[in-house]
Amino acid sequence: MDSLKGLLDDGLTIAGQHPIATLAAIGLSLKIGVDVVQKGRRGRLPPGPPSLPIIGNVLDFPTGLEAPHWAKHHAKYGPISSVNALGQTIIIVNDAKIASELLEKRSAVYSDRPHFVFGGDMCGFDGALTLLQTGENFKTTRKRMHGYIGSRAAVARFAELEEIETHRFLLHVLDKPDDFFQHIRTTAGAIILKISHGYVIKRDGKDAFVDLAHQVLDAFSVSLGSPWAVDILPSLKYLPSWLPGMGFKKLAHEYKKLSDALVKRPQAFIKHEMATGEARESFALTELRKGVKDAGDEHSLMWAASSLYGGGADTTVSAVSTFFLGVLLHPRVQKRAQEEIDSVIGNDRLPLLSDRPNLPYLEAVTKESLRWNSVVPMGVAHVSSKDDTYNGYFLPKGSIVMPNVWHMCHDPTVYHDPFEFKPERFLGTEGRAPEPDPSDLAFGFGRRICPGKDLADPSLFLSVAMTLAVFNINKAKDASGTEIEPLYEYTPGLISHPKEFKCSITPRSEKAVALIRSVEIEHPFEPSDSDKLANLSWE
Ligand code: HEM
Repeated sequence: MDSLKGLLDDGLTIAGQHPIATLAAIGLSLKIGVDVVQKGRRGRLPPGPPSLPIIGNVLDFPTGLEAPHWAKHHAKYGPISSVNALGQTIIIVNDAKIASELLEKRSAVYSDRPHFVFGGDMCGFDGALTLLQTGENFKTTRKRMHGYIGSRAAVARFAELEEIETHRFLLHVLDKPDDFFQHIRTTAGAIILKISHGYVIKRDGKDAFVDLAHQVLDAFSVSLGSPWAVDILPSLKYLPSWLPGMGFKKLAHEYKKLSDALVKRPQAFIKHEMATGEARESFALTELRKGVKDAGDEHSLMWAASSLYGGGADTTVSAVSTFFLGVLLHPRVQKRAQEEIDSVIGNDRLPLLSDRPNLPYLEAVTKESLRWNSVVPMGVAHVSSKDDTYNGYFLPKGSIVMPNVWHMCHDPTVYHDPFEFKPERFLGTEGRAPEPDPSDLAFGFGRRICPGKDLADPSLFLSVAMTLAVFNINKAKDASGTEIEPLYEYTPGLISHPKEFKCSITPRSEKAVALIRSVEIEHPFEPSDSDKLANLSWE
């Protein structure tokens, strides 16, 4: 693992740009030595590779894709294994049943998160729900989100917003097909910012909040993607900045400005909108109207709203991109899906969410897009808050538990031909029973399960159904007319994306073009809120 090696080599600053998802999200809150010393006394840890004194298994960590690396433990050590990094026990779970036993059935024990000195305390990301440790703030934040987006009934009121924004996505693709990755991101941003803060993004040129969120996600990934020396020796943060090796303090200062902006700029926006009577319905507005106890409570609430944006901005984007790659590489899937649309919906209108029960093959394509590549391949690390035992193994308090969702979704004993994009697997054909719904794994587990699940799932379905209703997706051709073979490669890190690939996206017919363009008349773009931000003071 590059950055931990870097840590050992050069001490104080580890510009760990390499987002090691294994530690990522996860991030290690390292405690030197303790578990290694105590393991013998307290019981047998799950099996794993032999470890070196002090550094443990640091040298066994992957430098590339994390999930396939940890999946090898399944064959070598069984479905639950363990490693340690500088004394921190890390449990790797390569089996869906065990993940459910520990992270769901025993979620009272396995729902905490690691503590990050650099990314959390110093850079200010400790307010993000993904990093919140269990306690009152965590409970209140989850409860607030649950009330607003935590069930199918609650999110039903966003169906129209998701349908309109996905229709607008088609328009963007029609006008600039080569920029489809960008359009996927814009669409996710438009939906989530409207829901979280009632904010309308700018379509022509850069939007201030979308841009800010990208900068923040980068900073988040650098500050949490790999451990920093100060995570191991927290007292380093008290040394004066002028000492050599204190560069991390300057970086933390810059990132703190970004994390502040992520929370305070939208807060200033919504306060302004409330004062002028223009505030749109949103999560932040609804919760502010219910009343906050004090400034601290308001700050937590604004973090909750920004966590929605942070959690929703990149994840759905990955799943929709995987769908494009899946059908590009499997033309027969595209053909069969289009036949279903043509026979059930016809070509006078676009499929809507209400059509979902009548479109079983498209439903299966949606599931397969979540399974074929896992958006969050190693899940987000859970931390245990008590000593525990499982199947004769001792799992010490403070263990980091990493569910290898990617492996569970490619387990050949559960999913036949797991590397094929085969939606039929969910329909129970060829004499087989339908295979399990991957959303039970893809959105995480127990008390930490993704709070945006019920928003993301219909969004993905609409992207699948509306895109295939009006477009053909084919391999792009180079200047000599030869087809360009798309890459089937994914990025490492907490959130895994297909590496950008080219494809040719063309409307299926003139009628399809008219259908796409109808959104310009039926739902013309609203004026953006972006320009209002320039005059708002927030610092
Ligand atoms: C395809 C889309 C998505 C996938 C695959 C996904 C997956 C996940 C996963 C695996 C986790 C970690 C769960 C755990 O720790 O066990 C998570 C957490 C989270 N997700 Fe999502 N997510 C998606 C979309 C969204 C959306 C649209 C939102 C916002 C509306 C969102 C907001 C969050 C937040 C705030 C957390 C942190 C929860 C906590 O730590 O308690 N996600 N997501």
